[in-house]
Amino acid sequence: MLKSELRKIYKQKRNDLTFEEIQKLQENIYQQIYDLDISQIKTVHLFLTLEKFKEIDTQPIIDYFRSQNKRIVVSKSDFSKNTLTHFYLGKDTEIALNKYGIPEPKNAKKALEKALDLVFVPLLISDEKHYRVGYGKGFYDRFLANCRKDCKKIGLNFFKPISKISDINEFDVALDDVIYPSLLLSKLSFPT
Ligand SMILES: Nc1nc2c(c(=O)[nH]1)N(C=O)[C@@H](CNc1ccc(C(=O)N[C@@H](CCC(=O)O)C(=O)O)cc1)CN2
Ligand SMILES: Nc1ncnc2c1ncn2[C@@H]1O[C@H](COP(=O)(O)OP(=O)(O)OP(=O)(O)O)[C@@H](O)[C@H]1O
Repeated sequence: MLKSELRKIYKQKRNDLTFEEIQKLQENIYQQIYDLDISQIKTVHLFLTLEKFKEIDTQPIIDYFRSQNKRIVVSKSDFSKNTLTHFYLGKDTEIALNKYGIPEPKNAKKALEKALDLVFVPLLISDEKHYRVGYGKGFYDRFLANCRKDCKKIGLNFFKPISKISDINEFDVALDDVIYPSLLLSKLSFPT
């Protein structure tokens, strides 16, 4: 299927998730992250949750990496060039929402892409080769192209990868892996 079709379908699928479903799916994803071997990781990049699109809450992941004494990097978006600039997230870094509702750091120290050992990547859907579809502005393709070759790029998603995204182009960067819940929504049972 085409990126444009997939974008529409998976925006809708995510929007249809209930709060309780998201809680369960998130817990499963967090557990998989806590099981990663991060002994070689010093600096990790995370996206800050865009709540209006029901993205995974990355705060528990940030807290976890901080508790493991890792340096956290987050970005600011430039929507005129569709590029990201990066900043160390300190304990005292102030966060404010930009006009698209994306939380962004204020008054923080700049970070270089080459300093990143691990990047968690937001996405709508991925395929079996770990290519991804995002919101369609190419922010992450531009960003990931500047990361080191040995920087691990891991996608996070509530949905299982599809077999193939048909219109992959030369700018698309394949991820190293995608973490998605290892449980089926239909098998979820909720306490009454
Ligand atoms: N948390 C988070 N941060 C991120 C991303 C992401 O996927 N998640 N992005 C990943 O690349 C970039 C932001 N990409 C975005 C692209 C479009 C819209 C958005 O609000 N689109 C409107 C239409 C806006 C317009 O085109 O004028 C919409 O879809 O309704 C938001 C973020 C960089 N930061
Ligand atoms: N490194 C780059 N240089 C120039 N153009 C690029 C680059 N990377 C991506 N693009 C262009 O950006 C546009 C959006 O790309 P694409 O549809 O793959 O976005 P996406 O991965 O879904 O979105 P995002 O990365 O913002 O979540 C495409 O027209 C693509 O050709």
